[in-house]
Amino acid sequence: MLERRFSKKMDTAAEVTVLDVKIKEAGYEAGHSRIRDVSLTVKAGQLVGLIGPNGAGKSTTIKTILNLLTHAIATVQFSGPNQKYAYIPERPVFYETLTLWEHLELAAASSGMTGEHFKTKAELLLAKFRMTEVRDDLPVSFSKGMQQKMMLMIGFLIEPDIYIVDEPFIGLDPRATKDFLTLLDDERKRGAGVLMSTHVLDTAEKICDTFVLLSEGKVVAEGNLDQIRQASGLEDASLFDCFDALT
Ligand SMILES: Nc1ncnc2c1ncn2[C@@H]1O[C@H](COP(=O)(O)OP(=O)(O)OP(=O)(O)O)[C@@H](O)[C@H]1O
Repeated sequence: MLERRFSKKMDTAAEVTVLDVKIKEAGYEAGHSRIRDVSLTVKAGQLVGLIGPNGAGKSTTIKTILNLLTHAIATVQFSGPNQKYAYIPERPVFYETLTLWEHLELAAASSGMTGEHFKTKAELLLAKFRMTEVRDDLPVSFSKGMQQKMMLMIGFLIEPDIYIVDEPFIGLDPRATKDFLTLLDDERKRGAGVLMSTHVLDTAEKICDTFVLLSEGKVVAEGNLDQIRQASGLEDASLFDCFDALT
């Protein structure tokens, strides 16, 4: 049973919660939960890193938030002025017969974005990600990194209240990674929140405000880097070393 709510109700000023998740349990078969007692909150402008070893339950948490699992006991509350969220999957998903531009048009249409606003934003994103020349090509002809860039563009296009990003760094070259992080920063300044699952801990340490560290389907530590260090008992340690100690 998943209770999923969308609400325009906002908390006071700087403390606007854009995503509030309380998962009691979730899994892929009845009576066999893969994650338990996973709660997290993302505030406007905040970047929360969802980290943990392979099989820890990061994707299961994201799938629960997206309402993709039938076996979930959870409440998921999306709040925010635009009533929109963007999910950027780890593996690119696209229509084989639509061009890059048509994918952008489709995303815009389904999120109610029209006319000049769409064109200006789409052209800006194509230029930012250096994809203008292939705008009328089919994504099947793209490299993996180019397909990933298309996923990012679709997410950025619709100006959501919250981004849910599953491992964005694998496949992106350093320049594309930098472009992605710059755009994400701009979006956070606009007030969007971000929940990002990643294994790239040195980058996560630099960019995330807080972390939720999962291991074997449970939260083993959460908070900012200092709180993660406290939980791991390692003063001044890197996120990687804390991760190592806690998992
Ligand atoms: N489709 C599925 N059917 C059954 N079990 C699954 C399925 N997907 C994941 N699991 C199981 O759920 C548990 C959590 O997996 P999950 O994919 O959430 O881990 P993860 O933290 O995202 O790992 P990774 O870092 O490898 O992507 C694992 O034990 C995994 O075997």
